[in-house]
Amino acid sequence: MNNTLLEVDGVSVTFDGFRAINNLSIQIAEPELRAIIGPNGAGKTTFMDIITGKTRPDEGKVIWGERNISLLKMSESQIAQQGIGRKFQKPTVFEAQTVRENLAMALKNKRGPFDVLFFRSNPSIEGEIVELAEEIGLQDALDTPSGILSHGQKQWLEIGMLLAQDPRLLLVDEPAAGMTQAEREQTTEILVRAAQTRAVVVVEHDMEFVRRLNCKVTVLHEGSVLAEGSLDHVTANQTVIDVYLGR
Ligand SMILES: Nc1ncnc2c1ncn2[C@@H]1O[C@H](COP(=O)(O)OP(=O)(O)OP(=O)(O)O)[C@@H](O)[C@H]1O
Repeated sequence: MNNTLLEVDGVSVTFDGFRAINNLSIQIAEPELRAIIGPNGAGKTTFMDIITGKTRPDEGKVIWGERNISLLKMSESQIAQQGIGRKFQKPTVFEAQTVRENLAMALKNKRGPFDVLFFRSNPSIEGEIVELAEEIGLQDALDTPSGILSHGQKQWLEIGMLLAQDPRLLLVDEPAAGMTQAEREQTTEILVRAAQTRAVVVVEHDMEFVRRLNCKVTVLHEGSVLAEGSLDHVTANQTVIDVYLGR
């Protein structure tokens, strides 16, 4: 692939003698939507922790961008500044602030030296807020205090706050958890749209949700890639059925 954005190559991580990630190699393109599935303990969270610099591998390479730079020597904040955003399962919006205020804050925190140097009170920020709110389906809730949003709406707001930073790679951990069916469907739309212009990697257990994402799927098992391809392709794999689906 010549549009590879992230290349994880032969990475291993051992925790107290236990190999949580075992010679793992995964490439993510730009743009791309990718789902990562696999049984509990397969290494999905650790994989994301390696990309964001929270966990350091014992072996292997993590290469980023067109200049093929290594993320392994960077701090977590330097990695974030490269344009890697992460959405954790639990939303962390500012509950006392409205949707507009949360989005405005996220836009003002936008990464990059130019934004910091030349930031001034910006009349176009309102336009950007409305655009973001439309992207996450909250255009009618701009003046709602975030604390009274539904669980799903809070998740979308947090996705919007991450999109405000314009990441090249967005890592999303179990977005469907705790959502109603209607919220799941809207979340699918938000992620599919976001992935038209960037890389979005979604870790998710809910197979219906993964099916609706309609993207390439990587199955992890014991810290390695067990299968990769369309959902139909990987779910037809007998080992995938044995270790994950059949249980
Ligand atoms: N800091 C740590 N210290 C020791 N063991 C760890 C640590 N982090 C993860 N592990 C172990 O590494 C393995 C992989 O864990 P990880 O959380 O990445 O799996 P996962 O695929 O995200 O699982 P789940 O679906 O349950 O979230 C597990 O066996 C876990 O117990």
